[in-house]
Amino acid sequence: MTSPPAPPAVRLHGLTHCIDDRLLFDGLALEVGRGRSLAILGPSGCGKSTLLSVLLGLTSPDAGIVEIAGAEITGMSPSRRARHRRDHMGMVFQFGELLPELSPMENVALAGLLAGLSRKQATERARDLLGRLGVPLAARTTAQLSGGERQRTAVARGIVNRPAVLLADEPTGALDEHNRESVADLLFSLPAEYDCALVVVTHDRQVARRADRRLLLSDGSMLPDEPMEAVR
Ligand SMILES: Nc1ncnc2c1ncn2[C@@H]1O[C@H](COP(=O)(O)OP(=O)(O)OP(=O)(O)O)[C@@H](O)[C@H]1O
Repeated sequence: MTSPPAPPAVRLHGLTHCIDDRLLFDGLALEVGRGRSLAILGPSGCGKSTLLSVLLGLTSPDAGIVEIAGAEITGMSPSRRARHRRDHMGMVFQFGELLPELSPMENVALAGLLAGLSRKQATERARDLLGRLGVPLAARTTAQLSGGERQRTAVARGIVNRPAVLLADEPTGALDEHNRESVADLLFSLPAEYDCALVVVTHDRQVARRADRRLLLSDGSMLPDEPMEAVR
């Protein structure tokens, strides 16, 4: 007997949302499977960050279905949604959003502890991830790290709980060119290595080109982005 196919890590259907009478999403539909990556591009103000907020369950859409790891989050109570987010999702922000007075180890391990890992498990995972991502373990605070190292720490924190879905909002926007390339390479290697779905919002087509799929959000709709050749 064959088992039923796993549900997509992310599924949107009929997603509709207005802000101040402006239609940001006009019936969006989308699926992203585990092990796959998606880049979302679009002009400033088109709703990219709002879309991530909807996926995280922090913004409730006016209409439509949002499923994360096979469960519809739109109908969940706020506490259940928060637990589902913690158990199945990771997030990387543009400026890392780390706790600057904690060490990289503490920043990553804390995310594991909050999700229910034991102190030993959280510490081991944090040490292993940071070592693999090239972050100096001896740093006493994240203020001592370079911008690239800080963003790698943020990536480690995003995956420490082995999420089904990793979201990233302009994850390379604050980095110089060298770090932009290496953090982008790292991010887009994660779906294959950790079997998660990766959704990256970015203005940067050099970053987006690494994704399995690129969509352009504009005027409430999402369409395939132009091929790279056409935008040079
Ligand atoms: N909480 C809010 N209250 C009122 N308006 C909001 C709120 N959040 C977002 N908006 C508006 O919704 C629109 C979409 O914002 P959003 O941040 O999602 O766009 P974006 O595509 O991520 O933009 P950028 O690329 O500049 O970061 C913008 O016009 C913004 O001003």
